[in-house]
Amino acid sequence: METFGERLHRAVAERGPLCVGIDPHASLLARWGLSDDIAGLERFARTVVDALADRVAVLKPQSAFFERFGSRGVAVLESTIRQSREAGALVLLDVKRGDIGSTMAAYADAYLNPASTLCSDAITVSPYLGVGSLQPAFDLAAAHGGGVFVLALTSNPEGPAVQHAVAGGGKTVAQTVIDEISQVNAGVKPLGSLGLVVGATIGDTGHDLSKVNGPLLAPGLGAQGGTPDDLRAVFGESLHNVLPSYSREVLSAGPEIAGLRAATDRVLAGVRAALG
Ligand SMILES: O=c1ccn([C@@H]2O[C@H](COP(=O)(O)O)[C@@H](O)[C@H]2O)c(=O)[nH]1
Repeated sequence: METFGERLHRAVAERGPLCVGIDPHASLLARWGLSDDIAGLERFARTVVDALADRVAVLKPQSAFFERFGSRGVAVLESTIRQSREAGALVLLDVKRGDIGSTMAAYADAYLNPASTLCSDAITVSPYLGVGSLQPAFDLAAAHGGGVFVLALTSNPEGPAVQHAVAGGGKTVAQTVIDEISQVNAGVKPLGSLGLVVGATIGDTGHDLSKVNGPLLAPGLGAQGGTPDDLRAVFGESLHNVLPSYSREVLSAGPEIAGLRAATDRVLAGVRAALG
């Protein structure tokens, strides 16, 4: 069985280093001339999948915008995940779960067990109950060739108050998370299956990402103000493992498929130039 790290490495080699988020904000539904209801949600998500799932390496549905519509929204999320994967994109479900281990095991079952209708190639998780509490997700991901992206240095301005705090041992909370994930990925080729989320907006924080040996998801580009030129300051020598992620910057170019594709080509060219 191919690991997530292997599958991602191949997808990026074939399609380029880009993740596009599927974030059906109410404002985007309005901008696309769609109603803020289940029909609008379904149309929006289907259009993005039709436009991009056969060409971008990773699609990242943001679960919140689907959950907003209750069980019918979750049904649309299920079909979005399935259609995206069928068309060849890897699906990173941005769901940011995190809980005590026994509950985490149930979340892992929901999102990383192939028997689940929400099963994705990878998910985002929050480490604030301790990285060890995420072990059930790491285990299930490893068993089925899935991936897990752990929040480390998030793109929002509120993040540093928690993430830069110095923990026991004199390291920051973020560096503790980074180091624990680095240990699991150590020596794996071509890339470990545990990733980190590190915002493109954070600048040079002095955190050491050099030993992560896993994918570094970089949200915060475009609508949050981050640019490809910011990536070098944030990631330094780890640029080769960065997976830049755009949502609104691309989505606001819809609803025409040609517009979405042109915006994707534009941001991909920009990040390719920056990543070298
Ligand atoms: O640190 C983080 C972690 C996750 N996100 C998510 O990424 C997208 C960003 O959307 P844009 O429209 O490109 O700003 C969104 O789903 C966030 O929840 C993040 O922004 N920062």
